[in-house]
Amino acid sequence: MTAFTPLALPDVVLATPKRHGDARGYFSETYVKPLYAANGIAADFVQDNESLSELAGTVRGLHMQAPPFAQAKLVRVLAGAIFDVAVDVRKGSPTYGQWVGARLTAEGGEQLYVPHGFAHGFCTLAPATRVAYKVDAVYDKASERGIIWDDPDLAIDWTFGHGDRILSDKDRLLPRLKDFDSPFVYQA
Ligand SMILES: Cc1cn([C@H]2C[C@H](O)[C@@H](COP(=O)(O)OP(=O)(O)O[C@H]3O[C@@H](C)C(=O)[C@@H](O)[C@H]3O)O2)c(=O)[nH]c1=O
Repeated sequence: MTAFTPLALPDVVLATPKRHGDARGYFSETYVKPLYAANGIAADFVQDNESLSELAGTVRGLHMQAPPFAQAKLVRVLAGAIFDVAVDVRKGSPTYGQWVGARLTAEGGEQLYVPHGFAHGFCTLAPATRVAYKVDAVYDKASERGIIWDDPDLAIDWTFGHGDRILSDKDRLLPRLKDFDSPFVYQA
């Protein structure tokens, strides 16, 4: 059975599927719609994504898509490890601007659920890290939004040393939260 752990920000969930080990290796159910829906992960996933980051210390994020292409994400690691982060960017939310992070590893099979209204990003903790995630809306370039990964107002503890990070040119130019007009509004 998968273990579901609510994290410090409401609606962000850590899921850890059981692995049935035997002499060959293991078998694991990595997503079961009714089970996940009953445990706070009720998204209707429509696209699967995968990325490879060659170097440890690669940061991707903080990303989101604006409505009507807002994406909830279920993130896991196929090789290597990441520190995965979700930031609440829902205007009027009691936890607006707060972040939560979890270490996701290929070894442990942990998954992070990032709901609508949260920016998402990760830092790789090992070389050749492959990340896979399900999303509940298709990619729409015009809807892409982002916040700079090292915004001092967010003060995310990325956990991976203090050296230089590898980022895309696009991600280097993202705005700070204070200059970001969030397309999301909190609904209690
Ligand atoms: C996200 C995405 C990108 N692309 C293309 C656009 C571009 O040419 C290339 C690389 O895109 P990016 O630089 O945006 O890739 P990346 O920086 O890995 O973007 C991802 O970051 C993580 C943190 C997320 O949360 C994802 O939703 C996504 O935003 O892939 C697609 O074709 N479909 C997609 O769904």
